[in-house]
Amino acid sequence: MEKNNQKLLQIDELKTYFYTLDGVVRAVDGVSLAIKPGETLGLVGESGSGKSVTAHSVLRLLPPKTSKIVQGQIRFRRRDTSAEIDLANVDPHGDLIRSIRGNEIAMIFQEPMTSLSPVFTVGHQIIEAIRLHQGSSAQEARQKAIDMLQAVGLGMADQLVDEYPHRLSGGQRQRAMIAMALSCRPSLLIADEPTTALDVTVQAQILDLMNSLKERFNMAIWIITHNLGVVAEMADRVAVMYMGRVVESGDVRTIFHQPLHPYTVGLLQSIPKMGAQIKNRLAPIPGSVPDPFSIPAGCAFRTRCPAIAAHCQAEAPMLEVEPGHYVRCCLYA
Ligand SMILES: Nc1ncnc2c1ncn2[C@@H]1O[C@H](COP(=O)(O)OP(=O)(O)OP(=O)(O)O)[C@@H](O)[C@H]1O
Repeated sequence: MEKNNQKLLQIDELKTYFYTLDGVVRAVDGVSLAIKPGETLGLVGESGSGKSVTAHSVLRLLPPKTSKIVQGQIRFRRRDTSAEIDLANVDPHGDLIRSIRGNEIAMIFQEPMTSLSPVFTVGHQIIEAIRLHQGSSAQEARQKAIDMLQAVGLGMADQLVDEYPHRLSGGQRQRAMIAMALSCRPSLLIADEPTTALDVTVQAQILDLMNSLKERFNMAIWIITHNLGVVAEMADRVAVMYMGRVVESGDVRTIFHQPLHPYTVGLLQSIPKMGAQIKNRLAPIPGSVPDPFSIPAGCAFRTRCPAIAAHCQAEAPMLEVEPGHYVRCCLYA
């Protein structure tokens, strides 16, 4: 993979496994990806491909007793000092990760109530985050919280600051969660299916909001989704994941217009197209995702691949087929 000191986050050959009663789940099995300051990376793939576990590995949010980062590096550049640290090697309960999580790297989720507590006002929660990480006085933190609620497009922010989350609509709650996430000015926002639960109009508003906040606060966004429409709307670069690995990555135009991996091609063919005949509209990828306890040897996609060949039984390396366009497929090896 490309090596460059200017990366904000660089994950190299990360392996994160779960140890269950039924066996080992190799949820993340050699993932490499990088995010530059200020860019948006879209990470796509079917359910169970390991997208969320990759993000949770970065923030060290995994269950300590049943999971382990068994290999790899997660290098992150600190906001104030530009020093690089390896998050794969920090104490998951220590002060260092706490000073990064929710501060330099913030995360938003599909369901806002994952981060908003129902028992405190919206303002109280944002103020606490600001005071914890920035050491502001109560008065300053309250004003910053109001400013942030305004910045995410919530009207009457000075009243809303004292409301409980259940008094807000779904779209307002999503905005409040974004306000909380951005209140400490993170250099990286991880958004895990941030709009999946919202109706299409609100979804578009939230994506627009994230795009404008990214410019305003000069942060990078890592958006995790199975919705390629969201990726087309948001991402500068795209990484496609299948069974715990990145199988293709490149800039968004290349991935949409010249996909190389048969899995990426299949994902793109499964998006409804405007104006296409109904009967030709959707071409779902045949077969189903393999059982996580029995991932095929060699290329994990070979059991579903239309281009299957004998040499797919061997593992394909990740190759840079043109500058910045990487693919892990025997067809190109
Ligand atoms: N706590 C856990 N214990 C055991 N296995 C887990 C745990 N969390 C996730 N997994 C497994 O890890 C694999 C990757 O899951 P992950 O949630 O990262 O997928 P995903 O690509 O984010 O999917 P989705 O889009 O559905 O969220 C799956 O096989 C999942 O069952």
